[in-house]
Amino acid sequence: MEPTDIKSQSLEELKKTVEALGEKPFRAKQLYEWMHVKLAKSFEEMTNLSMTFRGKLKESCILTTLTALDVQTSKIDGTQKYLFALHDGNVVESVLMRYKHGNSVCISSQVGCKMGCRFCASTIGGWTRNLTPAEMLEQVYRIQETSGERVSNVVVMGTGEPLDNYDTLLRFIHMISDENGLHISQRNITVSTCGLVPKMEALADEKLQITLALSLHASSQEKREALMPIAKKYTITQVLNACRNYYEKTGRRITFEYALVGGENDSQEDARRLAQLLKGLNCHVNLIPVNPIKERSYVRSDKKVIGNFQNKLEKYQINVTIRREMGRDIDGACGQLRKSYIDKKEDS
Ligand SMILES: C[S@@+](CC[C@H](N)C(=O)[O-])C[C@H]1O[C@@H](n2cnc3c(N)ncnc32)[C@H](O)[C@@H]1O
Ligand code: SF4
Repeated sequence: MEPTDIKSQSLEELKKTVEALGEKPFRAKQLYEWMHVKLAKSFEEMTNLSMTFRGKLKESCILTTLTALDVQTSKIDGTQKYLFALHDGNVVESVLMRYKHGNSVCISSQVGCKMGCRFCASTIGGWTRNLTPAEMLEQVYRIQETSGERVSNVVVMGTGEPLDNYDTLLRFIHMISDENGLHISQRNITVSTCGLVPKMEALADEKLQITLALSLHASSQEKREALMPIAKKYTITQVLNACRNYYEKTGRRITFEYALVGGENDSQEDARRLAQLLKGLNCHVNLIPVNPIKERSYVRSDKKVIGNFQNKLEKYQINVTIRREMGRDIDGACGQLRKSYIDKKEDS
């Protein structure tokens, strides 16, 4: 029989597991607290549980724990990039960003990605597998434990398309915001998607208080298709309608991510078209100077072009900021730390 992945279980499910092992249901609360508040890495640490119970847990359950293989710390702003090993030899990366308002952790949702966006390092080796809820939680837990600092915000913006791992994502959101766990407010959780329309609609019906970020990156259907293959499946009109629907159902302002790629999507005409597209939508635009990756020839827009793009949007009363670059000295684009680890492994 497959061992039970208890760190992915809700408290209610854990009660049933505990009962099936012949223990009183209240033990589930203690076990849950060890895993999700005290962030225990082994059953041995759980000293208020009997040795017999711990023995039974060890025999029939797994306690998913990620191990940091590498941690890089920025000398500029203290940002840390973590490379974590999973139990099957795969690796994922996560980032800790320190802001005045608190610590934010960016986590991965999949090993690799199927979506094939042209500028993204995460998709170059394709998709390997989905992460489990425990593996998503553990990225936050280990970073909180290693840094010794409370994590107040979570962004699901690392490797992978979170809405392509939908049930796991939902479970993750419920568990990380659970008052019996780390209790991170849903308002402090952001999920970024390339635009899987049916899943965006399903998410709107969940009526969560999280922020939805849409990776838009283009101001026309044609340009979006050139950068993001998913745009062929769901058009820019469909994606924007799904955003409107999300706002109407949840009251949560949408964030649009727009990676500025020199000469591709950064003209004044692009900015004007983008403003037209977003007219009337309660939203915020995050301009991200693209992080060049060696496999592609895309380059970053000039500083001046970026400034002009921002000004144009502001002229149309669009809320816009240029994303502050965190950890510039510790390697660029998301997915690159994992990629360089895999490349090195293949070479050796
Ligand atoms: C890595 S994705 C993960 C979440 C989700 N799959 C998505 O596309 O929104 C997070 C964000 O990083 C952006 N991104 C990916 N590669 C980038 C690069 N080389 N430079 C700047 N932004 C990049 C994506 O477009 C997306 O907005
Ligand atoms: S940008 Fe997001 S959806 Fe696109 S390939 Fe990268 S991780 Fe996947």
